Amino acid sequence: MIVNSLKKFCRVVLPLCSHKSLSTNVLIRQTPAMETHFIGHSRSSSTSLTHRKLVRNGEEKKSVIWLEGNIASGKTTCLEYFSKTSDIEVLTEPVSKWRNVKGCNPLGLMYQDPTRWGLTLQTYVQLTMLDRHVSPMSQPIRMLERSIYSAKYIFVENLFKSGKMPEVDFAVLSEWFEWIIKNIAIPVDLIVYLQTSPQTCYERLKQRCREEEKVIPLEYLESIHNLYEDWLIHQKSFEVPAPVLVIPADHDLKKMLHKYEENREKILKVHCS
Ligand SMILES: Nc1ncnc2c1ncn2[C@@H]1O[C@H](COP(=O)(O)OP(=O)(O)O)[C@@H](O)[C@H]1O
Ligand SMILES: Cc1cn([C@H]2C[C@H](O)[C@@H](COP(=O)(O)O)O2)c(=O)[nH]c1=O
Repeated sequence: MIVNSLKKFCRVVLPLCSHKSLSTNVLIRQTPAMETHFIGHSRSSSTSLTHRKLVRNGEEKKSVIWLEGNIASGKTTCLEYFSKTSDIEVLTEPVSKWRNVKGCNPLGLMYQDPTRWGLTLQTYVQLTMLDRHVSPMSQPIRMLERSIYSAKYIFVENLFKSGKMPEVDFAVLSEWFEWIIKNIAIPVDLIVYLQTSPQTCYERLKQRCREEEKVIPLEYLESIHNLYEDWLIHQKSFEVPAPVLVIPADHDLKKMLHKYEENREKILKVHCS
């Protein structure tokens, strides 16, 4: 099924999106009162957001928002909040697949022995995230938990940089990833980054108590955090394919729900831009 939808996508959408240049023309707008800020591309640049929309013969414009953040930063909780809004479809990460593929648990195996199983997990993450990206949209706005980009730029990178992924595994994954982003349009109009301290995530992770993640130390969350900051805040590691809206997310649940409401317009206005 994944292969079929990929083939269909290549046939139908690729010809519409053959020009794909992503500059990093950075624009920073601060709104201190709301603590959130944008880090994004200038809309006057040749990569205006509409270029990445899948527009075809008068079909309705659709918008895609990626929700990014550390492990247990509150992404699922945020998506649950927005899922109650009409016109929005929410796609959470396919973690249940990563925990069970034909009775095997690549996520659990990776945490037990990252050097042996990192490639296995990350290959499957890459496939299942790609499937999410190319699946047909049922609503005008899609909010997607993470992306094939963060899987590569954050998690694969972390395994490699920490010496837990052999060079050959990293090279194979990297070639796959480069091929995918060169040949398949991965739409995105806005990246929302839930910015947390690693300590906050550590506490929430322990509270959530996912079996496979019991072995995660604070240092692991610190590494993931640093990679996210370099990518989305300092924008010095990898290509950032859309403007970034940063939402500080260390606050308690009540305040976070309030913040999501405050940011609703900023998040959803990508649809009208
Ligand atoms: N603002 C918050 N304050 C305290 N706990 C939270 C908050 N947001 C989420 N949680 C809890 O933290 C854990 C991780 O949240 P979750 O939304 O699953 O994060 P993610 O999807 O980013 O991994 C869950 O147990 C959730 O109920
Ligand atoms: C994308 C991605 C995720 N993981 C791991 C990290 C966490 O243990 C889970 C995802 O849970 P979260 O609460 O939604 O952050 O999957 C990974 O190891 N590799 C990846 O590419």
